[in-house]
Amino acid sequence: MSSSQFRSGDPVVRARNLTKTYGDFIAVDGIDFDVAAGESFGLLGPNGAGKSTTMRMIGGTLQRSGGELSVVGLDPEVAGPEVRAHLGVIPQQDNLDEELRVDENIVIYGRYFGLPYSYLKPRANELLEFAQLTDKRKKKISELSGGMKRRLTIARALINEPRILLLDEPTTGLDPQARHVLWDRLFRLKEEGVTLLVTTHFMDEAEQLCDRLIVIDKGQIMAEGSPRELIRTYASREVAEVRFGSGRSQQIVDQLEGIGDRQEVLPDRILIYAESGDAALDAVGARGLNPTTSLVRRSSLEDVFLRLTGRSLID
Ligand SMILES: Nc1ncnc2c1ncn2[C@@H]1O[C@H](COP(=O)(O)OP(=O)(O)OP(=O)(O)O)[C@@H](O)[C@H]1O
Repeated sequence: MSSSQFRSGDPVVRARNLTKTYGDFIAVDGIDFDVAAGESFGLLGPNGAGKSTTMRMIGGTLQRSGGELSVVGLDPEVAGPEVRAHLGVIPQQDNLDEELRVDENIVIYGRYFGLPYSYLKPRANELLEFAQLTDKRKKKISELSGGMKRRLTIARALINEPRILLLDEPTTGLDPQARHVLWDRLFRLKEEGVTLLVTTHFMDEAEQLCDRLIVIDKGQIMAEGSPRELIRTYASREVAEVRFGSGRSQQIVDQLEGIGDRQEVLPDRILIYAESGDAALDAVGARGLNPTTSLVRRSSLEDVFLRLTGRSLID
């Protein structure tokens, strides 16, 4: 299919039985998904789940071993340059040119796309403004914080006005404030109609950023839906977390039986899933049990992942 046959409303990314093997090892195990134009789509899974591998196949920098993949109606392996013209790629590690100043990083990158200086100079200024780096324009890369480097990497990837951004673990290594600034910039792009594909192992990032996501583990899709749908399907509304210190025993686990909808016994605490966490704690107290610590919180995508795999997202 050529891009001229690509119709709006068609998925901008379409994967069918997408597979990547390294020798006998299956990194991506026959996954299917569609990403709609303007959507913010997430790949949520722990380290090694196959997220980056999937992104690199979409970006056309890694050959697939099997299945079908189309990006804006084109096969990235057949029409690499045409596909890449639609994409802004933000890799897991910033790969800024340390030899160049902040503004030069954007302009020189634009030259790779054959864009003229008359376009690049004003566009670089716009992008520096967008990335809140105008006052850092003449700084060396080594003088930027981690959050600033990430914003510059994103600004640089926007030079050719891509309609799709591939973001691999965009906020790993950033402090909470820097993450929020970055999320804010990504929301703005989404408002402008840019399609976002985001890999993350942070459940709060997936909840904040993604309209829809796939939960991946060991190269396979475990579940698909909006964060709210997934939480509704796989967890109850609230969770009571109780800790019993070093004295916890099977006897305590047995005594808790039947409280809430479901329970997860973790090495350091017991999670009680219930419509009301406070009511669950009352029930614990009514059975004569006194946890060392307890808290009630809303269920999250971390709970969804735990339910689906029996493991935590972050090991
Ligand atoms: N070139 C390679 N040769 C062999 N195995 C590889 C290669 N690249 C990746 N893998 C393996 O494929 C699996 C998926 O890796 P991938 O980088 O896609 O995971 P991920 O979900 O992105 O996790 P992370 O966030 O840690 O990068 C891992 O087990 C990884 O060790």
